[in-house]
Amino acid sequence: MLRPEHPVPRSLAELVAEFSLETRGTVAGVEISGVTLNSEEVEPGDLYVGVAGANTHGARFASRAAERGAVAVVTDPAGAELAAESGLPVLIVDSPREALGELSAWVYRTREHPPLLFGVTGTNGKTSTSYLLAGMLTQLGLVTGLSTTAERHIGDLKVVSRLTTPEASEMHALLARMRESGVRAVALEVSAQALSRHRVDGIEFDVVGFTNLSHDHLDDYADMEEYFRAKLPLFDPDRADRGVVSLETEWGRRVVDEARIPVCTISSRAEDRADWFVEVLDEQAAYTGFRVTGPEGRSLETRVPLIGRHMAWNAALAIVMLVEAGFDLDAIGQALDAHGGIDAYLPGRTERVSGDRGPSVYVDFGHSPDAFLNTLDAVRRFTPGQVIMLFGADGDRDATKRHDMGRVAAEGSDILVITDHHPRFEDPASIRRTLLDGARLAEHQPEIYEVSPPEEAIRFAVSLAGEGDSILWAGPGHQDYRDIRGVRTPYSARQLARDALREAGW
Ligand SMILES: CC(=O)N[C@H]1[C@@H](OP(=O)(O)OP(=O)(O)OC[C@H]2O[C@@H](n3ccc(=O)[nH]c3=O)[C@H](O)[C@@H]2O)O[C@H](CO)[C@@H](O)[C@@H]1O[C@H](C)C(=O)N[C@@H](C)C(=O)N[C@H](CCC(=O)O)C(=O)O
Ligand SMILES: Nc1ncnc2c1ncn2[C@@H]1O[C@H](COP(=O)(O)OP(=O)(O)OP(=O)(O)O)[C@@H](O)[C@H]1O
Repeated sequence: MLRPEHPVPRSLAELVAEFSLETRGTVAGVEISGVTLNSEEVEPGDLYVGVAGANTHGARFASRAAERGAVAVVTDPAGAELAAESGLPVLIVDSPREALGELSAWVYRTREHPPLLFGVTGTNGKTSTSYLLAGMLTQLGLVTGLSTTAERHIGDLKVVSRLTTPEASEMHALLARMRESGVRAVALEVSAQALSRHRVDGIEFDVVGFTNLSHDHLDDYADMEEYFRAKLPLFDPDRADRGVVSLETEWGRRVVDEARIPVCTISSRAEDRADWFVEVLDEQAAYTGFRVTGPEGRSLETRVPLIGRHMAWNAALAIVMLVEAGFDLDAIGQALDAHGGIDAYLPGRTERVSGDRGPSVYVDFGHSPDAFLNTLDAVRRFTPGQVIMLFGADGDRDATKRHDMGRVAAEGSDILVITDHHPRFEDPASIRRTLLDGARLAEHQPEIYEVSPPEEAIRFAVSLAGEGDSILWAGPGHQDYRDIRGVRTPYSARQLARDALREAGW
């Protein structure tokens, strides 16, 4: 976990007064320098927050937190009983998870001189839009910070992420560390789960963006309406000043109708009459050229170094977010022109891992039907030969999208190779069977194979491919492990694909 290197301790008694907390034990004279809700991440001087989780109550680990140097515990009334034996002072709140954001903001002083804060939400494109924002902010000369599913960046320092949006304590520690490093602008990816679980509490965004909404996460939310409602609070005045909403999916209109902050819109369809219009001008294997035109005909033409119209939409959304934050459109254009377009590297987002000879192989993080639709369309444009799609599905995650994943994959490919992804605690054969059943529902029937494990499947896919063909391996993206029965086995799809190509003589 990234934290400030030089925290300025704060008084526990002051915290108790600030938040009017009920206390047990002595708080006088105690100083706190950090906050965490994971006993294994406690550092000396930390406030340990014991939350009731789905598996256990964090307060059970208060003694362990004390051993590691925690100086006080925040928990709920039930947790207070459990934490008593730690001997630490205990501060009681009704819901520690709900209190975590504000407590962390106070301890890490993240409301004092905050950077320019951008938040991106939506089903697909959060990571991409956040990277593109961070890339452009850097091109505009600002030291930037980034927090996404793939990586977190503080200027040039990069670390791999675990959750899309970290817990609030980790988020505020990250923001404090960014401030130490002179970061002036930050792009944060905000998942629906993050909003539901209070992970971005205590953060006030300058500009938030909405990419799209489509079928995903229906293991966490009862239906699409509930999933939509989980995203909406980002468009409340206590969380953000202004918003930019893409009308890529019809849910965008709903965000506009229900947002409680000023929002402007962007669309690639002229008939939407959005405030901003994005046109794809030029699709090449190395980039997508586009123009974004706004009020009073002001426009900017540039390139994003990725394939796919959806990447132009993400980039245009990011540009409008910059304009809403106060950057001049012409100044953005000049900064981008100096580098021949947007300068950003997105790990595992339709990333081409093949060389100049042989089939093209793209590794992608797409794991929803809509993501498949867009990436398959992009890959098809650059494939004179056959499109081979290799994919699996997450175990212990939304199983209701599997049929559609199989169907969309079959519709868009010439050859389908169904394999495993993270089975977690599910039977991988049964996940493959559901994907296969979905694929069989497609109107267009490609050749379909089922190959397990993925190490074999990529070799098999490469053995079917020749010059002019493309392989789209969807699912693993940037990830460096596979979760098999709770164990994270090291695994890199990008490396496996490169190895398979080499073995095949490409
Ligand atoms: C469903 C969910 O979000 N669970 C998160 C939640 O777990 P939980 O409430 O079940 O916690 P628990 O296991 O009961 O433990 C209770 C408390 O005891 C603490 N504990 C537990 C054991 C111990 O030894 N020491 C200790 O301190 C835990 O840190 C926790 O604070 O709190 C944990 C601690 O922070 C998270 O790690 C865990 O995320 C899990 C790993 C997860 O997979 N979350 C996914 C669903 C998620 O959040 N995904 C979204 C969306 C991704 C996307 O955009 O596609 C994301 O933002 O990543
Ligand atoms: N605007 C978009 N519309 C539809 N699909 C997209 C869009 N942008 C990206 N995708 C697809 O979704 C996949 C995931 O993209 P990205 O990582 O940017 O999204 P995300 O919202 O961060 O996903 P996650 O929530 O899983 O982290 C991409 O690899 C691509 O296949």
